[in-house]
Amino acid sequence: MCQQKCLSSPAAQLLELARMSTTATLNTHCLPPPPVPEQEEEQERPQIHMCVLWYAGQLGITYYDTGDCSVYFMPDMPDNEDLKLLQKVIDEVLPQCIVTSAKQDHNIAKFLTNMGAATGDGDKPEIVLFPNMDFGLEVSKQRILSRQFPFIPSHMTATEKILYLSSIIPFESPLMVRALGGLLKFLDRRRIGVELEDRTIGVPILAFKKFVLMDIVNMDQDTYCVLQIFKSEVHPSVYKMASGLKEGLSLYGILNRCRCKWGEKLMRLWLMRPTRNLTELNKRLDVIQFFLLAQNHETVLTLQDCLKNIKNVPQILRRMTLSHTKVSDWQALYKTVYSAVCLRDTCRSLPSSIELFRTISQVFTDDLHYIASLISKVVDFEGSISENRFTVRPNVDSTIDEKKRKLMGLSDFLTEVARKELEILDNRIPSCCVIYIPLIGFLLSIPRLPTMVDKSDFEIEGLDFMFLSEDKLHYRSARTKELDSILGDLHCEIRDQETLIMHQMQTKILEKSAVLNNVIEYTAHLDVLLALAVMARENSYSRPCFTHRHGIHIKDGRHPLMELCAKTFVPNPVNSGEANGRIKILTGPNSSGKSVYLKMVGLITFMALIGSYVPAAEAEIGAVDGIYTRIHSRESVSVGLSTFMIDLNQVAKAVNNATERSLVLIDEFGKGTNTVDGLSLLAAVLRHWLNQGTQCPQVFVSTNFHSLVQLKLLPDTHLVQYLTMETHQDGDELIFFYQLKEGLIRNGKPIRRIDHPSKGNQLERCKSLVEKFLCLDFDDPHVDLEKFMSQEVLPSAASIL
Ligand SMILES: Nc1ncnc2c1ncn2[C@@H]1O[C@H](COP(=O)(O)OP(=O)(O)OP(=O)(O)O)[C@@H](O)[C@H]1O
Repeated sequence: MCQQKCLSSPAAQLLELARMSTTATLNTHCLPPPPVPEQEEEQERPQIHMCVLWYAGQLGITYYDTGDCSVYFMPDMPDNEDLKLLQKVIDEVLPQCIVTSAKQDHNIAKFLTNMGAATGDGDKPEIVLFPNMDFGLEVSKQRILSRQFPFIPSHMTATEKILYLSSIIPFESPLMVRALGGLLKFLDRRRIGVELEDRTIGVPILAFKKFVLMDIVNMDQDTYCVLQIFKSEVHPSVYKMASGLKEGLSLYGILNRCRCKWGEKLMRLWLMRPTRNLTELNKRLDVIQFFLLAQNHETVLTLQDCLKNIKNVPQILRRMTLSHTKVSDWQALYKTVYSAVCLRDTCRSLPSSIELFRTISQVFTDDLHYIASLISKVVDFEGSISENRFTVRPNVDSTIDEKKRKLMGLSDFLTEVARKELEILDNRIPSCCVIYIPLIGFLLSIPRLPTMVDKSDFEIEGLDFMFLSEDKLHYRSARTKELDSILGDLHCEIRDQETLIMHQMQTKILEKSAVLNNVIEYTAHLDVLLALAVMARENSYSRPCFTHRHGIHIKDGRHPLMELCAKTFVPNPVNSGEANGRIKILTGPNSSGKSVYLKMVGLITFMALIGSYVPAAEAEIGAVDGIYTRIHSRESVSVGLSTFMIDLNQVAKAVNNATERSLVLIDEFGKGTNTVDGLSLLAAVLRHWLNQGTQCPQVFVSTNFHSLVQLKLLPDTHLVQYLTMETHQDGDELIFFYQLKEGLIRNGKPIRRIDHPSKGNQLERCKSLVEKFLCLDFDDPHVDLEKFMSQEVLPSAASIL
């Protein structure tokens, strides 16, 4: 006869766990290494909810990002009736929803309606109107001040809280404060992100972050598209439902060597916000230059190694505010904090003359040690993983330790109880055991005998039958009832107490979330700059320099994407400025490299304006306030407008907005219409800019309209320079050199200068043209006016004018 004892799996695990736990001693300067790697989960697509107010030429904007549970605000900024600034913010953040006051100026009301209508239904932001009183200044202030924010320590008094909040929110920006009030109202009404939670749980706001769109370089979505700065393609995997997009061959795709998610996000933001702020650009370039020095290679590797452990902290903090923290979150947070301390220590050994290193050394405070030591002292990672719930280490709470000890001792005790039970059981029963099931309690477990067929056979005198499972019969006996009353539901009690400790830890960590926000912000900076440095090293990019004079000068420039695809890429110079002509007219046969050249000029300029090194031997970039393009892209067909219509829209944008500081790239303008219209429009646009004299933008035009030159449709001025792509005719074959040359070549032969016609000839030609015109019979349906214009008037125009 054998006696058996066995424990339910949770109890056994708990025993195992108690055995494995060792007392942790944490030295604040020597943190234990992070636990085993956890799996990073796919992130939901963040949503943006924006609130906007515009009044008397001032704009106030705030928005809530569900990705990091932060409220972003822009202090009141001037924005004209055309609301260009608002458009820029909307283009950048792509809000799902725009909230505004029902009593708004008709200008913004019209703008919002049009904007909604202009985008496809799927992308159309929802416009939500709230009564104007929801945006009252005092009401909004009260709404902000009376709200509980997890990052504000609970011990702060009301006055301290006001002081604290006014140090992060500019209350002197009335429109922004009113918009913030409206946004909070909206978030609470819609219960964004907490739709399924208890009503007592508010929408989590983990930080307030300021954004300013000053010194921005103007670029529209078409320019981003044709320069291939971003290129999302639908991801083939159906499992990637959250974003569903992957990056195709694009500038972002090749520059993005980031190691952490927030680095990638910041890289996108920098690409969305090229800037004219030279101090900022030079700061970024200084860091890249430092990382490019050969002696700093090891440092680069160390920093990148740490960066890959910086996890999605905002998401973890969000779960903490909702008390949904998972075991993997504790691991990820610990790993992040541990690596942030390593990053700080590395930055402290780097030159403090570089602002980023100095900032990281300072703002990665000892709160990180506090968080790390709190987690490593309290969380029992191994136990937590095996139980898939938060468990605490020994010596954290004496009552939990006591209960766990009791559970541990249970093992021998239960064996003894099982032995005693067996003694009084029917002789046919060979073995029994006492098990513990949380919430149910202790049970006697007996193997089912072959004779026990029906439920009535299960009855045993003195025992209450409970259930049958896996051929084992479970009973309550007098002894198991006694065990229940003596030991109670130990396991559940331990669980409850451990959950309470987890809540306390969450509150403590949320109160220190300022340091974690700094970690995310500055590690993202570091990550992007390291990525740019790696790219610069691998592709021999050089540091651009900025000047205040107008113009762009590039030596041996390359197209950053094309050079990765082409076997050999022919570098070309760019020299545009006061002395070298502001309007460059680039001719050359098809496929001679004109478009690539134009895009190269745009991309190198753009890269410099985000603070990256550039693919060129040297680059000097003057003040640039906007990049405008008219370059055909494959996407043009999907817009539903004719090519010519798109041409017109885009050129109109450039004509209306370009200043002497703008770069304008025009590829084959007018190709989509007949020669006369195309040529006339192109000439008119260029003449418009030339008439502006020194206010003329830097324009690069590629064209096949050689008549532009032959017919002398442009005035003879030093502002215009003709360029061509060099080719060579070898028998029937045309050889492309892709080399830029000054001058103008047509069919490989220089165009001869057309001599000025004498006054007499001119008169004759005019006369003959007028006669031909008068001979036209307009009643005749066969008269083709267009043909007459293109065949008679236009060819004669050069000689007549
Ligand atoms: N600098 C260069 N070095 C090497 N290859 C080049 C260079 N520039 C262009 N190419 C090659 O030539 C091809 C055609 O270039 P591109 O499209 O710029 O010509 P294009 O003159 O604009 O032609 P089209 O007038 O037909 O639009 C490119 O796809 C590329 O493969």
